[in-house]
Amino acid sequence: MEAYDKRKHSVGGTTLHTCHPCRRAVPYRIYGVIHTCGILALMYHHVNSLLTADTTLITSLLLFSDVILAFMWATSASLRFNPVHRSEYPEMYAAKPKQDFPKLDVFICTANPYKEPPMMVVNTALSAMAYDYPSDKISVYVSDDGGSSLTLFALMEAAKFSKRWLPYCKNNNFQDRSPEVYFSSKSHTWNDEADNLKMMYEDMKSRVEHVVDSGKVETEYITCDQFRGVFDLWTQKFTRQEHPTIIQVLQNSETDVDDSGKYIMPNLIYVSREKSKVSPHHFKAGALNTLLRVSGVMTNSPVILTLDCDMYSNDPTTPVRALCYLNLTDPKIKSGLGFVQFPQKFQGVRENDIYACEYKRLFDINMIGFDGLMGPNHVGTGCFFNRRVFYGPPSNMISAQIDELNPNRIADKSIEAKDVLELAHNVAGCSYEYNTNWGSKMGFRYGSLVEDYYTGYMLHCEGWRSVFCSPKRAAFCGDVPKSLIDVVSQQKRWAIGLLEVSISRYSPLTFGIKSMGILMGIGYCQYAFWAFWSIPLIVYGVLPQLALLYGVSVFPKSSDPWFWLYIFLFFGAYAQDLLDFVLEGGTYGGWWNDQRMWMIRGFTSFFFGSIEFTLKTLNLSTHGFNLTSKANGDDEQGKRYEKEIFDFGPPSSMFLPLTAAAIVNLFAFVWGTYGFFIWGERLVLELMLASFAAVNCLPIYEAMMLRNDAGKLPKRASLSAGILTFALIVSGYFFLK
Ligand SMILES: O=c1ccn([C@@H]2O[C@H](COP(=O)(O)OP(=O)(O)O[C@H]3O[C@H](CO)[C@@H](O)[C@H](O)[C@H]3O)[C@@H](O)[C@H]2O)c(=O)[nH]1
Ligand SMILES: [Mn+2]
Repeated sequence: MEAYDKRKHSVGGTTLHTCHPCRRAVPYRIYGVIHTCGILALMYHHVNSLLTADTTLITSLLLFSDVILAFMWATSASLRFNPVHRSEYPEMYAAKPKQDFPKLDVFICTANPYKEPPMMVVNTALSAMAYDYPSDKISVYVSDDGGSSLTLFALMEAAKFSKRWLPYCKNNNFQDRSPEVYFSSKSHTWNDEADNLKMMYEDMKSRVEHVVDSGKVETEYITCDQFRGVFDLWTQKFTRQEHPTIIQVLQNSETDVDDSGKYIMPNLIYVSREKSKVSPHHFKAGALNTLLRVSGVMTNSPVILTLDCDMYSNDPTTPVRALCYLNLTDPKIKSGLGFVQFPQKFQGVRENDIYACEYKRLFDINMIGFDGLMGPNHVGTGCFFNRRVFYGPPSNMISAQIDELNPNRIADKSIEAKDVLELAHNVAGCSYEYNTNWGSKMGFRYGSLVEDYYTGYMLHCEGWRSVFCSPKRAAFCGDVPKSLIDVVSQQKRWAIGLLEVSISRYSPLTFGIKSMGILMGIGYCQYAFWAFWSIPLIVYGVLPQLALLYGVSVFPKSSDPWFWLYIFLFFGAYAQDLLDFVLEGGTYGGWWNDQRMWMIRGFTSFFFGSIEFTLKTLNLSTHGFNLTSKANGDDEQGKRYEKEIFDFGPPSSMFLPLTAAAIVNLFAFVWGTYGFFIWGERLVLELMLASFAAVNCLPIYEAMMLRNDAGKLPKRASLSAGILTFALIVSGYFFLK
């Protein structure tokens, strides 16, 4: 598998981007061979003790855990095989005549005005409308799965504000084009115009927030007469689960100009697809497919940018940067490049990032690894697509049922033409997809709660390639959850969604390897089998500790040569993880917290995700897409996050196994340290493991015993954990003694 373009790519003599393999690849490959030998030796050791010793249950558990650990290590090794970095030269592309720029459709998804404040959607929309890009070529489509008049109202206000905001951005040429960010940054210029605009912005914000607080759009708040009628669609019968399609053109580039009459304004279109309780709506994937069709009918731009409503654009040159790769007039690219993925970056993450929500491995480290193979996986937002990818493999296009949805068609009618709007309503209807390829062979794929991962994966399997674009200045910035319960709930959803892919006939382990080759296939397995981490984490988090409490050894003692194999594998794997992290710009503190969150996930997200997935498979329960809250928590919670104190938030059973394991480790550590003087070197590995876990658990002990704020672990939770601990220790007696 060859990296997409080894070094340089030129179009008509200008270099638009370059690609540099990372130097660490060679030492990594050499180490990979050594580590593999170590793993094989360990497997031999296990099998050997399985045949000779009488501790079958314990050895099998350890063997099973080590097989999973070894497999996961192999998946990371495939992504360390050929990491690459890229640079692109947007100024070269920008020098082209403007009429050569392709049209761009921007999709923004939102689903709930209370969890995703409409002002956030407004800022994201404005930041994309203000791109350094010909305005008449940009169309911003907002999909509102909440079907909320509040969101529509906010966007209506945004359209009005944009007529002042866009010219201001272009005349002053600054980078922060989300007004919220611009006006709250200290570096912006103060002059009359800025003051005026700021007042206008604050005024809009307070109106929108008032409307959101009151829960309805009062008529006196509607200032644009032309849009008065649309709010009548919110009748008594209208609910978020059951309502007709609403498509409202809020700004039209053919007719709308800014207040001075000098600048053309981009299109801004509000779309709330039809919903009905009897048709599945497939969450975000369904929303995106609706946007694909609605935009296909209206503008049909060849390039599509997808954004979550919290991901505002942080750099106005981003589209041009993406086009340095996605140059659709270049036949070489036309044939194979499906999408250009930017990393997710987040605002307000503290330096040591206690919840590891920067997801460095997910958004940086693994991305460059994939990029040296067929390209990065899709992460749901900040991604520029070639519209064609949604219509089957590169060499074999699937035609849409109607000609208007053909990806190569030039849309030349007005977006407000009667027949265009009629058709747009039609394709947004909830029965439109019945008996079609949408969701299976066309568009975003259905069937997984991580539609982004699944869709990107299926595109790679079809033979599309992708490129990772990670400029120094973050292209997009979004929100991360800032309390532990929000973090683990979000990752539980991901764990379930990933299991839906791994335990299906499209599993990367079988279908993936067959379609994309071994390296890409097992690279994708790292995520697909994410929830499987919980097995080794739970076994290693509890079993040796219980053994320690009963003075039984499960690992080789320190005079045994096998002892050193354990030491080598543990430190080797950890050191490599640390190196990955630091080489991609992470801090040591950040890494420490990242590995702690990995352990926490094992006892929370992965564990509960597997249970929920199993229940769902057995038809005993259903699960939906629980939105990650993006509304700011209360002040106290914010302060705890600032001070890097773990916030366990409202009581949740998700923390029960975690807390119990923390207690077991504390007991094992105390008892083991005491026993060290009695048993000597016999239980050194067990004691090392328990100490390591106990150090990682410090914030949990603190939350249980030392704290008094609202984010601590409540007494009742600690008590239940205590009971569970007792049960664990008692049951340990039966299989250890
Ligand atoms: O029925 C739904 C549910 C969600 N969304 C939108 O999907 C986006 C992502 O939802 P969020 O709650 O922010 O999920 P996260 O876990 O933070 O998002 C990550 O994981 C998702 C898959 O689980 C991906 O879709 C996202 O792009 C990725 O950032 C948001 O813009 C939502 O408005 C919808 O449009 N319709
Ligand atoms: Mn999100």
